[in-house]
Amino acid sequence: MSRLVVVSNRVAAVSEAGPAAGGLAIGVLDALKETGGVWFGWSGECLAEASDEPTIETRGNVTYATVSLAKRDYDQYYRGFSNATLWPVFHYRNDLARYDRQEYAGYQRVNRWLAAQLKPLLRPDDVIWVHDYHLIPFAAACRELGIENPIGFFLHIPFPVPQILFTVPPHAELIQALMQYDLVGFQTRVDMQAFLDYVVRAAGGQSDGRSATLDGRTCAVGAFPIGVYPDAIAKAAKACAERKVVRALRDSLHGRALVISVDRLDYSKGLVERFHAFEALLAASPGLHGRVSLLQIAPPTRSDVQSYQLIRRTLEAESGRINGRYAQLDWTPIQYLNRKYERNLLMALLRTARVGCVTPLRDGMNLVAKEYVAAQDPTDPGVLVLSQFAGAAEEMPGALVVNPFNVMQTAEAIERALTMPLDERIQRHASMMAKLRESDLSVWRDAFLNALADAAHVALPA
Ligand SMILES: O=P(O)(O)OC[C@H]1O[C@H](O[C@H]2O[C@H](CO)[C@@H](O)[C@H](O)[C@H]2O)[C@H](O)[C@@H](O)[C@@H]1O
Ligand SMILES: O=c1ccn([C@@H]2O[C@H](COP(=O)(O)OP(=O)(O)O)[C@@H](O)[C@H]2O)c(=O)[nH]1
Repeated sequence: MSRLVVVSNRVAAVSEAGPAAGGLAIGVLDALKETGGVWFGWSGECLAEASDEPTIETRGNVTYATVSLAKRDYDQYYRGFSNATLWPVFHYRNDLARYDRQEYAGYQRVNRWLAAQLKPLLRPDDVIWVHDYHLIPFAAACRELGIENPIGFFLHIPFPVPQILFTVPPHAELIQALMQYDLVGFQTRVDMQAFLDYVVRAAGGQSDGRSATLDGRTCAVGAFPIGVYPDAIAKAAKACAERKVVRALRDSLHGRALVISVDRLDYSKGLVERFHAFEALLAASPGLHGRVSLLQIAPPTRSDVQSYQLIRRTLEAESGRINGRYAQLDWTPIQYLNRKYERNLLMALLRTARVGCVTPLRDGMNLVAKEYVAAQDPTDPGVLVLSQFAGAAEEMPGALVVNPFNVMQTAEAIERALTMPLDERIQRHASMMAKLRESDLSVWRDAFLNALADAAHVALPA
């Protein structure tokens, strides 16, 4: 029976003191708990010297193998090429990207080093599932070391169209590196198509829509939208509804409607535009003054990258300005919190809100959109206002879909959500819950692993 080995930069040793929560670690943890296996990646620690070998820790049926990075590796591989080059470009923010040849060399070096650290832990029949943009060259590094196991790659973030990808100087090498996987998976068909457009139109390869061939090498491709476990979320949201913090939030509202947003403090999440939309709503509807509040939970992330420092300052200024303009003695329009909440508690906070406002400028999936829907009381559900540029938009038929760059449209959608009749809310919520159940997290995992087993002609991991 084969064993599943997951490789990702971020490993959910998810202690409350750890970094800002992100969807990859949360999704992979839930998915891996059921199959069991090994999870290999970065410990989140950055030391003067990199680890000599992985630290192994077993919890339940999952063995965690983590390595610490040397400061120079962290700077070049994580902070540099991954998060100051690939992340902005893949989110269509070339204006925020920089390219540094040394950082790219560090990115490749760390990928080779990680592959060498993993090699002694591998068994011949292991199936390796690599996650995300930090690890594009990982399969090539494994193959150089003689590792012959099936290797699949899943990209959690958007894949840009060729004209955008061209702005990353080593774009051709990145594509060649992706081609070394047996299967490359994307969140949406749009992302997959962008990859195939590069292979076929820009690089002169071929595709039949299910695989790509370039320079004699073929890899399978597919779209595998990541899901959640909606019923477990509903249960957690209900169970935590009477916790002290949640009661305190409800009491503080004094019957006002709550609009909630939860995002890592990232420029891709559209926070500035959302604040402006809320301001536009208040400007257009004086009747709402004192009757609606926006709660923005935004745990800081990657705060040593310059563009993240800038967005943080901008948001502090904008929330202050809007509150200064509209606040009353007993009402603050925007509650802006730079802290993270434990996930079950967060689900109860989502349930408290009449509107979930999820309006990223670009997002691979956005699990919060799915969680907001799952957390609602089905007899009196809130309404999801969702960006057309979140991967989740392909699967949320009952959401009010907006263009986040269109501030007035977002403001109008929030107002429509606030005034939507109960029967329409129930019907929209039910249609989305059905979809969430139909394509839950196990469907994502099993569809990917089935496709990988097919592509590599091996048996599925147990
Ligand atoms: O590890 P960090 O640098 O602290 O960042 C957190 C994670 O952010 C990104 O998450 C993505 O994955 C989600 C689940 O598939 C998806 O819903 C979301 O749209 C993505 O942005 C990133 O891709 C992860 O690698 C990070 O760990
Ligand atoms: O204070 C927080 C903020 C976020 N999250 C979780 O972090 C994940 C964020 O994933 P998403 O796909 O929305 O975005 P990402 O941060 O991965 O880009 C979701 O599961 C949230 O419930 C959390 O547990 N506590």
